[in-house]
Amino acid sequence: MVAPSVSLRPIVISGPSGTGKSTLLKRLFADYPDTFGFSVSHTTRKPRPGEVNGVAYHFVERPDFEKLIKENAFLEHAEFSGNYYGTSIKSVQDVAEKGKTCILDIDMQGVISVKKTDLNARFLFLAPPSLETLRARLEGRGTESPESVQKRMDQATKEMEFAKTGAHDKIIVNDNLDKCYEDLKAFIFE
Ligand SMILES: Nc1ncnc2c1ncn2[C@@H]1O[C@H](COP(=O)(O)OP(=O)(O)OP(=O)(O)O)[C@@H](O)[C@H]1O
Repeated sequence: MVAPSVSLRPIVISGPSGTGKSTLLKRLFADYPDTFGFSVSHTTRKPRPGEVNGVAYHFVERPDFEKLIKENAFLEHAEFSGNYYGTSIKSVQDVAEKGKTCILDIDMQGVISVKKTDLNARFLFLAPPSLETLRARLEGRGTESPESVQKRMDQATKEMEFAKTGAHDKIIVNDNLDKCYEDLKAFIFE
């Protein structure tokens, strides 16, 4: 599909886990393969065969990662099973340098971090029609244990409260997927 013109300002998409962010972004990237990009994350884990530095991840050693944390280089970072992972401000800027609009799929802490930078991002919140529907989607996806569903539901309540503070430029409810995708495109290509 030929993409309408789009600003190079990063687009931040947030919303409770299970709202449909991955589903919608997959569709967007498939329809407009050259228009959008994801930032390349940093990690301290070792590259797997075939993983190219700067493509799959920026592979760094622990002391270097810790130095970047101290320098406030990351929008968000976390440690999973002994390895650090993070999204740097620079990796978001790099996407625009390549002429693509960076799409960030992050949680409310990430939204708060992005607001503190001069990335000049646009913020979209994707909401489920209701918390009951969200629970049904999380259970229906078949990827979560009951504990994991509950954890996501607790976090979802916080995300929904945060969205009420007016932190986002636009809130879209994912009720009907096709309609939601049209609303998403209207915001992105605004
Ligand atoms: N409008 C919709 N109606 C019904 N089901 C939907 C709709 N949108 C998404 N779903 C389904 O809901 C489930 C959750 O969607 P998805 O995995 O895209 O959520 P997500 O927001 O990316 O979650 P996470 O942040 O955990 O990755 C999927 O099984 C998906 O097919």
